[in-house]
Amino acid sequence: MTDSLHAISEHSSTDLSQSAEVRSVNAFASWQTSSQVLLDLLETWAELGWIRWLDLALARFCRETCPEAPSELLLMACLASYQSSHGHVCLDLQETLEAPQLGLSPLIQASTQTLTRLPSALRTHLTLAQCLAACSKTSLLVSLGGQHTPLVLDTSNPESPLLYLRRFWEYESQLRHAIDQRLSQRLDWPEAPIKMLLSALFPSSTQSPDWQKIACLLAIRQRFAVITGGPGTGKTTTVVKLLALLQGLRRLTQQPPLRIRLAAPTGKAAARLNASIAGQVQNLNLSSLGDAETLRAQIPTQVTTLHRLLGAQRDSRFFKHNRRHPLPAEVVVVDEASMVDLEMMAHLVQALPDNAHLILLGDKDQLASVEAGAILGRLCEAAEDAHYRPDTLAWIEALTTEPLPRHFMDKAGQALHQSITMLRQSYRFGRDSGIGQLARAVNHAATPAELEALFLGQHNDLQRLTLPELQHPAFKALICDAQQGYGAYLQGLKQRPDVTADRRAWDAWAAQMLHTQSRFQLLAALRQGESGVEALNLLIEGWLESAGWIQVQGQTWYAGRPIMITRNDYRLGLMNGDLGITLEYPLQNSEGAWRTLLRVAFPSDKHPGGIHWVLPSRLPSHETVFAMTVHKSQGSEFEHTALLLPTQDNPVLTRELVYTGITRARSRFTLITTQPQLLHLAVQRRVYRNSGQLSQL
Ligand SMILES: Nc1ncnc2c1ncn2[C@@H]1O[C@H](COP(=O)(O)OP(=O)(O)OP(=O)(O)O)[C@@H](O)[C@H]1O
Repeated sequence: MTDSLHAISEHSSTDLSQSAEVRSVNAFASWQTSSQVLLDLLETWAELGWIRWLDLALARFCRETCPEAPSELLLMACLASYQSSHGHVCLDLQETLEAPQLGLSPLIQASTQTLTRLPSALRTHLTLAQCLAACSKTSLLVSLGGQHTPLVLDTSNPESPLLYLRRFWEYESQLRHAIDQRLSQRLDWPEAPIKMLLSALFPSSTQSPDWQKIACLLAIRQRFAVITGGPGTGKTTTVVKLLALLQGLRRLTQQPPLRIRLAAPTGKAAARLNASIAGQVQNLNLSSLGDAETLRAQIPTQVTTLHRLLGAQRDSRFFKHNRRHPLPAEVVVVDEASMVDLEMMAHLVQALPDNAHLILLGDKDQLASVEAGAILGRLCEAAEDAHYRPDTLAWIEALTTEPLPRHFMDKAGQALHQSITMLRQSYRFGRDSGIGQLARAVNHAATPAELEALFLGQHNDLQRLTLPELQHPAFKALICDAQQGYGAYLQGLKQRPDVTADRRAWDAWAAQMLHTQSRFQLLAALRQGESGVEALNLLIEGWLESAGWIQVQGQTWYAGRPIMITRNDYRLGLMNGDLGITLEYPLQNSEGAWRTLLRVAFPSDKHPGGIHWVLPSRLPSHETVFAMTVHKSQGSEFEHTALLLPTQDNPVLTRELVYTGITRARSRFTLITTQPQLLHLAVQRRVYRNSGQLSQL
């Protein structure tokens, strides 16, 4: 990982940065004795874009509230705020001092010139004792949580004190409390019905141990559970069986059925689960259970977004459902939980009745939400080795009669570990699948030779394009290809119905266009720069226009433009992450003459197979997605995914990013690179998120 404090000091890119350099170097010497000097220094950082103005504003607010606040505290407040914009819920003081490259995310990406003072100065001029002393001197600004201060110091692990912005401390406390409370209540289901239902739901296990069965068992033992696993490991299959098990147990113990709700963080992820869950419920073999159809009907198939589930309100960050108006549900399942940030998770647990089960599904190895709080990853840090206590193992073995290898046992396993199951067998990517092997290799930090061998092996689903430069014809050929690339869906533009055709014909055409378009997607790591999605979208528009697939003619809107919604719009029913294509649509004027105008076609969430046609001018914020960032691709899958690595190394390029990109591919993956060694650098670099209070569960 790039040393970010090093980056602060070593790099700048403009004249502004040079003058700021001089100011910051001069200022640095005396920052600890004068808070004004520190604020000036922070202002310089803000001018350079290294921190947000909001981060500076917090430091200024702290000084206004408490003029005697030591400079060390103002600096820590600013950095805690900065950290929250980089996915961290708090500032780990010890780590920041010892290894700023871990504690502080990269402050800048562009780098050409040098400064040399700040990182070493931060490390040598500041000690943990000084930081703690600064916190203890300012009770108006910092407390241990009891007072209503803007900052909260968590010293539960004295070796690693954490400084929080109050908002995040409260969210994390709420989440920790909700999980704690659910972990501490053991549910005593009678054993006979569990065994009966398990043998009906898992008539023949091909795997030993059968982790799907274990996941169901661990999830009914208390009201909190996590089921994690890579693509195609059966998370949806398992949760459907789990819900059947829960409803079956309710029936066999003469209790009314549970009210169950299914949700996902984005509209796209909800639609994907919607499509797969209905089939899974239908295929569930319940024949050995009496009145199977009633039981089947008690498993919902409708998946909604978390925002809708909680009742998002226009122009408000508060939801209709909260502690005072809890959700009318006894089980809530959240899919793609790796994408859920801390704030949303806290809102969710606040809205859960105390007796409601919370079940999280997701892939712990995927990129986390860009917002603060990598919840799923943090909860699942120890999932690989299970850490089941002897009583948990004994319980699993008594009910499944399957011995579990002893290395999964840990006498000191935490309560949290007893509620987590990691599914380990991919049913989508067999042992020989190149995509599956590459994803596993990246996850296990394979050596350059091992990665190389995978690309050189005879895997039909794996391909690598090594380019001397981005504008290379081989890249253009892949993008414009009529079978493999965007040509495949763009050729459908010429097959539109006649203007006088009815709405069903237009909907069917648009549905076909959307289906074909989802077969290929180019992903990129970055937003800016020559290999960022903004530049790539322009490059690709030019290529597709010169190949005759589209007619941009300098316009923003043209037939064939694929877009992604980037902000929820409840009025229009469009959600962040929804994908649409700009298409011609017929219009008849008052004289009866027909013409076409451009509309954006989205799959309708109200009528399966239907199309929601929206005027471009009415759309909420959106972007072109010939090239899409890996972050934005989460929750989606494409038949053929091509991942373009940056032309230069960048701290954003991590193992999690590459793994997420690869696992978006259903049947084909192409790695595009100008610097093959960047793949090796990426797999060695982890996204760092400090653990906060959740590590104490
Ligand atoms: N135990 C099993 N035996 C055989 N096939 C299975 C088993 N479990 C799941 N499958 C099949 O594997 C495929 C993927 O399963 P499923 O959709 O449940 O996985 P997932 O982990 O939810 O996938 P995703 O990565 O899309 O989230 C499905 O076709 C499913 O029927």
